Amino acid sequence: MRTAYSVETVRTAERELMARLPEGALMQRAAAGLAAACAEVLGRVAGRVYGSRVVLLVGSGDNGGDALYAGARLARRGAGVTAVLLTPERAHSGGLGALRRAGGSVAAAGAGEGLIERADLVVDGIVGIGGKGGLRAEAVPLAAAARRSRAAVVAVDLPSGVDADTGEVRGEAVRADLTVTFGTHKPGLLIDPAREYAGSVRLVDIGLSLPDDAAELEALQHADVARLLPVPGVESDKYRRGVVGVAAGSARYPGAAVLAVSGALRGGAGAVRYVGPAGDAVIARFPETLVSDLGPKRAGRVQAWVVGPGAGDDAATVAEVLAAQVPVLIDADGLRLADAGAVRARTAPTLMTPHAGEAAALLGVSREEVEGARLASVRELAGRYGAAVLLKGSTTLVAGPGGGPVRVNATGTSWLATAGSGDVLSGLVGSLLAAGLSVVDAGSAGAYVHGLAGRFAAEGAPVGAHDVADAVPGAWRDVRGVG
Ligand SMILES: NC(=O)C1=CN([C@@H]2O[C@H](COP(=O)(O)OP(=O)(O)OC[C@H]3O[C@@H](n4cnc5c(N)ncnc54)[C@H](OP(=O)(O)O)[C@@H]3O)[C@@H](O)[C@H]2O)[C@@H](O)CC1
Ligand SMILES: Nc1ncnc2c1ncn2[C@@H]1O[C@H](COP(=O)(O)OP(=O)(O)O)[C@@H](O)[C@H]1O
Ligand SMILES: [K+]
Repeated sequence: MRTAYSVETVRTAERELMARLPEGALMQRAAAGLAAACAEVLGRVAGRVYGSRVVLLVGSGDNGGDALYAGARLARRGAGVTAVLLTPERAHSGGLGALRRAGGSVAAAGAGEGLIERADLVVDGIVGIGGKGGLRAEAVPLAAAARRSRAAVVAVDLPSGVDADTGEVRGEAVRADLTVTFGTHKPGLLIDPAREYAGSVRLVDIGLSLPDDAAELEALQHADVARLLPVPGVESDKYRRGVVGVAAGSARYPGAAVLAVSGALRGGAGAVRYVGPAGDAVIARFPETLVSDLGPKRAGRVQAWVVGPGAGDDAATVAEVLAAQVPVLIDADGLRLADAGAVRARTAPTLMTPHAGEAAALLGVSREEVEGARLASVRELAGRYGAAVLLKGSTTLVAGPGGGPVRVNATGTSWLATAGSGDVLSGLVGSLLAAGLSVVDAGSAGAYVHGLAGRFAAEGAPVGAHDVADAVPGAWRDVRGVG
């Protein structure tokens, strides 16, 4: 499991560790890791460290100190290192001394942009976890020059200008190719839009110990998902594996039913029961489906329901499903049709799976506001509805009903932005619920497998949602390390 911690928790752990270490030891650990990463990058972009051109962008805090000490290490290896100081009178004095002693130099005011244009590597030490708001005016032209330049950009701890705790980007921020972060991931490195500014992320261990129960974010990895995915045992039968009910589709959108069932059949439940007006289309494509036209209440036993994909205006079916005493996943039209009071009153678990537009409608804000503040939005929705919420998109977030760490998934690909791929996800996750996973586990493991299936299906080319469903077994095998 990869975890991310808030700035406040990092600061507390940092204080405890610093009290036990000689002064400056933590910064030296950070700088050593940073310099090693920079040397690797220089090896790729300039062929070697010796003789390469490195520009340090140095702010007034310890983030700039890290950059200066790392610059000193690179200068000792023969790189030409120049520091551009944003507030010269407040630059880290120890770091500045080390850089000078190693043969590095400080640029004259105003020379920064020209230096960046000719650099092989720009090290962004403008601001780290002490930052508030977007970049300040004096740093904006430097960030813009770094973006224009052919130089590689390595961010120190965080790309300057992004919010460490939320992943929000207000105003300008540095765009990095690589971010070298210290002690732990910060939430902003894992959530868009900030994640996109970070490039690839390397974690440097500086000895911080962080409490397991205080993580803000958790990102499942292959091994975590492998442990969660249900696997039938010798004693299993289709009912013990769980039956998932899918109440989806309408005369206008029969395809949504077919796609939700396609996901459900690949999600680990032993059987899929379908109720709704698209039974013929479902059976034609998936003859193994148990089709009923009696409505959810009389369709037979299920261990979890999926309701809403392509449901049109069928509010009665949504209400009937919400009255069931089993886990319910509400997606698409179901989110609009569900009575908020009925959702809150449920005693069995509920998982809502909006995309940003649907989340915005539920919250009464714009889509852009949700996309800009994904973490706050998913938490707000989970709190309002007393339900788990899976917010879809480039980084999918899953918040539980009672707070706790939010799960983040980044296995997806933008090729998944294709009509119906969300229907496949709802069926897949519903099936995991029927197999007995909790709402947060089902949502996050389902998003992980679905994202991977999207990658496998697309391999760099456009795909339809049915291709994603077809790729789910391959993703599942990949996660379990079989086949
Ligand atoms: N945690 C750890 O374990 C370790 C942490 N380490 C390192 O320390 C870093 C944290 O250092 P930090 O606390 O000195 O804060 P930092 O990020 O340099 O920024 C503060 C300065 O920036 C300024 N400023 C603020 N907002 C701004 C903006 N939007 N745009 C521009 N400037 C802005 C602000 O100015 P002021 O508001 O005071 O005028 C203030 O002077 C951390 O990220 C990591 O790199 C490692 O060395 C070792 C282990
Ligand atoms: N840019 C993106 N990067 C990664 N995944 C994405 C991106 N855009 C959408 N997705 C994923 O594709 C799926 C789309 O779901 P949704 O918006 O509900 O589509 P539909 O309603 O057409 O089925 C979700 O799983 C979402 O997380
Ligand atoms: K930075």
